[in-house]
Amino acid sequence: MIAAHTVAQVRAAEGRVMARLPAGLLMQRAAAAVDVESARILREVAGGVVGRRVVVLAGAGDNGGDALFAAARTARRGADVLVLTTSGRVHAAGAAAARAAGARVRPFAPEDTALCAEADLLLDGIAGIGGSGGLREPLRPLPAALDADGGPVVLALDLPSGLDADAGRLDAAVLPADVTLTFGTAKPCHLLGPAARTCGRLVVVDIGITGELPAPSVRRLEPVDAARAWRRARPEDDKYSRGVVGVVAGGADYTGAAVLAVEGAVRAGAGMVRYGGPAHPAELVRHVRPEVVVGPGRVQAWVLGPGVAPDDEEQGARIAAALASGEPAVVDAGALARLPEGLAPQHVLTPHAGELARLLATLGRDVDRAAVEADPAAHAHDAARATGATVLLKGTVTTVAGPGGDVVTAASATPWLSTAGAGDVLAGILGTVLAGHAGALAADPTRAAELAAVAAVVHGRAAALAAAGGPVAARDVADAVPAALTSLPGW
Ligand SMILES: NC(=O)C1=CN([C@@H]2O[C@H](COP(=O)(O)OP(=O)(O)OC[C@H]3O[C@@H](n4cnc5c(N)ncnc54)[C@H](OP(=O)(O)O)[C@@H]3O)[C@@H](O)[C@H]2O)[C@H](O)CC1
Ligand SMILES: [K+]
Repeated sequence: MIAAHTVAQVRAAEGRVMARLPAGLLMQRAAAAVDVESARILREVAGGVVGRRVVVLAGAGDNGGDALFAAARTARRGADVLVLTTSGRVHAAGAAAARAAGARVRPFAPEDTALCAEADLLLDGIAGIGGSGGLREPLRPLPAALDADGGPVVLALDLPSGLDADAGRLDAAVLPADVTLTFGTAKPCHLLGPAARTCGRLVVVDIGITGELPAPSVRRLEPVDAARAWRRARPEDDKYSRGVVGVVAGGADYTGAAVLAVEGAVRAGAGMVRYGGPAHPAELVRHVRPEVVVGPGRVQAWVLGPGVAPDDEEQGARIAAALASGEPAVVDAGALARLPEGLAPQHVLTPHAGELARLLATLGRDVDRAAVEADPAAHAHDAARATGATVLLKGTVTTVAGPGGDVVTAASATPWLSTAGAGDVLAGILGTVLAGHAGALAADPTRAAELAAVAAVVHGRAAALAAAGGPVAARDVADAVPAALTSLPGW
């Protein structure tokens, strides 16, 4: 798991640690890590450090201070270091150290854009957690100038300048990084879409504040976490203790969604799957999966809504009864259009951006799909708070928001996964995960957020296996779930 903390959480932790340590020590730890990574990158892309061209952009605050002390260390290794200050204000001790080590230090001028583009390595120390409002002039044209092939490796200090550390929004000019070294803990911008896309490879540097940090605001679940959380079959298990998943999906018009949701649940290892729906597609489901039981009975978690038409009263009644039972449920597609009052965290809504925009509109918000895509976490959160349910928003980064404020993300393994039916398979996998953890969810329904992200990680991994770098069909994703599970590190 990668944990991210807000600026306020970081500053509070940093304050407590700094009070016990000599002044400037945390900055030296940050600068040392930047120097080590810089040297590694220079060896990799330029074959060495001595004489290699390093341009350092140093802003007004301590992010600039980190950059200046790193510049001093890298200059002492023999690199050709030019520091361009991007504000009238500069960290005085850092600038003195850089000069003493042989780096040139002068203000950035618009024509320096070309020098930046020709460097082997560009350090971005313009702004960190104190930054706001995007890149300022005269730096705004810089990202476009660096975009060409053969430009420098961009190493962001703490975060790509221009991002708001606490948010996933990307609505202002940002200097995208190839590598981001972040200090103490990740920040929400590193994990939340679309901002996360500008961070490149993320490295969290331990500067000694971890012990003072509270529970993270945002977490990214990794494959190893999914392995740990997945409920394994035990020798004493029977099909009921493994978890029974009730699937209410499909209808006369959308038979495939029923099959795919059932496939997802079966392949993820449900003890038993019960299907609720009309005779057609029930026969089809039974034909594809003879192990499925058709008709009512006890279940531990529901999958509700894939392929259910808005005017399907028969399926609508099944969905309403399932939600009223209070059992954990995946609320997808057709079920999202008929949400009752009184949802709770064990109800996991699984919209894509367009569905979430429609849902928020019914709650009186003035949002469209583009607004949701521009800030997925904020909108998922808004919907979770307003409905009381957990919200899993599908996208390149899957964002899960609990009504209590926790956010868990899962990075998608392949963009090929945005294909028809893939969401039905995810709903089925998640149903099995919820059913397998029904006991834990009864004790603490807020666990649903993490479990939803577990399902997203496995779904993404199954897609990557099935696709093998190319296109993938939804049914193949379901078929690849067992292999995806056994391939998880730590399985
Ligand atoms: N957290 C830790 O434990 C440690 C953090 N370190 C580093 O310190 C920065 C945070 O430093 P801080 O001085 O608080 O803030 P910044 O450097 O991020 O920003 C300072 C000033 O920069 C100006 N600013 C704001 N936004 C922008 C922008 N978009 N473009 C350019 N400049 C911007 C603003 O000043 P103005 O007077 O110009 O308005 C800010 O006040 C943290 O990120 C780490 O890198 C420590 O070194 C290690 C411990
Ligand atoms: K930065």
